[in-house]
Amino acid sequence: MIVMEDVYKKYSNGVVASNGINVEIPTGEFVYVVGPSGAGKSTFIKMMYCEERPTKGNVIIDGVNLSKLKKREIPLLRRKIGVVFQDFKLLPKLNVFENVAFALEVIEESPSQIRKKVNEVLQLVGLTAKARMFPHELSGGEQQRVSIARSIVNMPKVVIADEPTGNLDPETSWEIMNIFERINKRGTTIVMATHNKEIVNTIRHRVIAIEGGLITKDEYGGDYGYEA
Ligand SMILES: Nc1ncnc2c1ncn2[C@@H]1O[C@H](COP(=O)(O)OP(=O)(O)OP(=O)(O)O)[C@@H](O)[C@H]1O
Repeated sequence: MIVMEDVYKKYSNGVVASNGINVEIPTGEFVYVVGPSGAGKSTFIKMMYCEERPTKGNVIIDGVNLSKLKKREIPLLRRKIGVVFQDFKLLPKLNVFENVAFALEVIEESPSQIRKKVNEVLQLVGLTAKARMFPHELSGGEQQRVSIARSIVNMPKVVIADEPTGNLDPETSWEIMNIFERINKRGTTIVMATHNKEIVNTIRHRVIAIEGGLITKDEYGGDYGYEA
């Protein structure tokens, strides 16, 4: 469960990106976060993985109040939350297997466990055959699949995705969405910021619309709701 209570975020330049947000996202839910550019979507989700801290209010994930988390406790939180970005953020000198394994090596898993878990997630995203290839040898869609595999290899309860299809063509975007659907069906909560109207209007889930740092709509099976 993700809970936000009266969350207010003012950046140091004076911009108020969250202006009193209250929301509850139960475990296992799939939520789209939509809204115009600059509305505060990224800020909203960055506060869920402690990339940004609220100026006021509480962000609580699985009973842990992130607003009270010490800096040194953040890595532990990140293991419970997978994050997927628009620009993939893969390590260019590591191959596919190593990029995914990296998240496990830092927590000192045994080599045999690492092999087992990495191979499992690479299979889930359909990249078993490309495990030894490097990011620059892959298409955008394949790179995004690697980054999704990396985000779930720790078996997080929550996966947060900031415009994961933003750099992909429509067909590849649908393939990536199918993978997120599969992950969600395994019980993982998905929170996804997106500008992709067609996806939001076709694969129906809860839609939270943000505008001017406020939630302006929150509907199950809602549509995108405005012209992108
Ligand atoms: N690090 C920062 N410092 C100062 N202002 C910021 C920072 N990050 C975001 N902002 C401002 O906060 C507001 C909300 O930004 P945010 O990135 O959350 O919007 P968004 O809805 O994700 O936009 P987009 O769809 O374009 O990605 C914007 O006015 C932005 O300029």
